[in-house]
Amino acid sequence: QWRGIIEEYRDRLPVSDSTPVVTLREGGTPLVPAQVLSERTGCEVHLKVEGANPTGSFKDRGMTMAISRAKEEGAKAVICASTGNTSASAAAYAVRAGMVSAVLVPQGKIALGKMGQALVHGAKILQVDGNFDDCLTLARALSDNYPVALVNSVNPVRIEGQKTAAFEIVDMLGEAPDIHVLPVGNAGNITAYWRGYKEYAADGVSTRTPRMWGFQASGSAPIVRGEVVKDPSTIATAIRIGNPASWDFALAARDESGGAIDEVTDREILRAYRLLASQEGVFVEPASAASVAGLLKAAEQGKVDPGQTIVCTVTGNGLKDPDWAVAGAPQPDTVPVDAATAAQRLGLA
Ligand SMILES: Cc1ncc(COP(=O)(O)O)c(/C=C/C(=O)C(=O)O)c1O
Repeated sequence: QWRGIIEEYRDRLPVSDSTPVVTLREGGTPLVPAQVLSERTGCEVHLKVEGANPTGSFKDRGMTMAISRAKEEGAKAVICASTGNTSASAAAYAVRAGMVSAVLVPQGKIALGKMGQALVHGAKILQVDGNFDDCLTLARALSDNYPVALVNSVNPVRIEGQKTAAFEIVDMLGEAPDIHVLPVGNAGNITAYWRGYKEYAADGVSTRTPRMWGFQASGSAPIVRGEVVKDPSTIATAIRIGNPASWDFALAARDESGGAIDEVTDREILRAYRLLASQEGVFVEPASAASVAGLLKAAEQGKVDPGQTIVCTVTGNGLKDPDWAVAGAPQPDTVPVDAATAAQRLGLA
């Protein structure tokens, strides 16, 4: 039985025997061979399906760490700014810890599933008249001046928890991949993966580290532009972030790994989103598809040499944002309770 990432990687995490372990048995997520992407690229492509975590995104890896440590430090309340998945995760783990959670979300820019999660777990939700970056500024001000622990990825224990995804990939493949691809928003996750891969290589568990390829949405690509994006805009609301908190760490991951941080358009994201669901059988939320969109773009640019091992992290479950699944599909048929009619409509007759 998978015990959750703190117990599974205890000796590589900042916990002690006196740290209470607040867990929903996160981690241990599927590494799914991507048949269509492997054929298209001539590589061995795997998908790290983080939507299989307890609250449906990779955020649970960091949240089990942040909430456990907050409980150890006697916190009674936690706060976070979020585009949705961090708040969903914080709300669920706060319930496990018997804590109150407060979440600040950008008004009108949070996917329905994520809002539902925060509400049903009983979080106090404030919609902020601003974007995610404004929410983070406000959350930091509140945690600096009031007795509430900040659990955003500016909290280093979040990064520590999230690095375990890299450990799982090496443990499962027996080696680090040649390339690791993932979406980049606040840039905590690219920072975490790079830290995990470096740690395993330093300890000889793997013989190499991958090149880190991060992808931002074109309308929200501050790291690609080299400047803050004041009004980020993308349908991938999870990565609609104009001033990443871990900007410098993301640059370090890119440069130290010999990787790249590039952009993909909303159109490219939706194309990858639909390919994943209709050809690989993996349903992810739009922002998660930015990694696969980036891999396809790099392959079209001739940047992908065949024969490599490539892992794409798909960060969140498609159920978080079902509107996009419905938007792209034809209206479903309605038939009478009559087999002949149904067979004819299904093209069986
Ligand atoms: C599905 C999904 N995919 C990718 C990202 C980007 O990861 P980072 O680059 O580590 O920020 C997020 C981030 C979400 C939040 O930042 C939040 O929930 O506040 C996400 O939910």
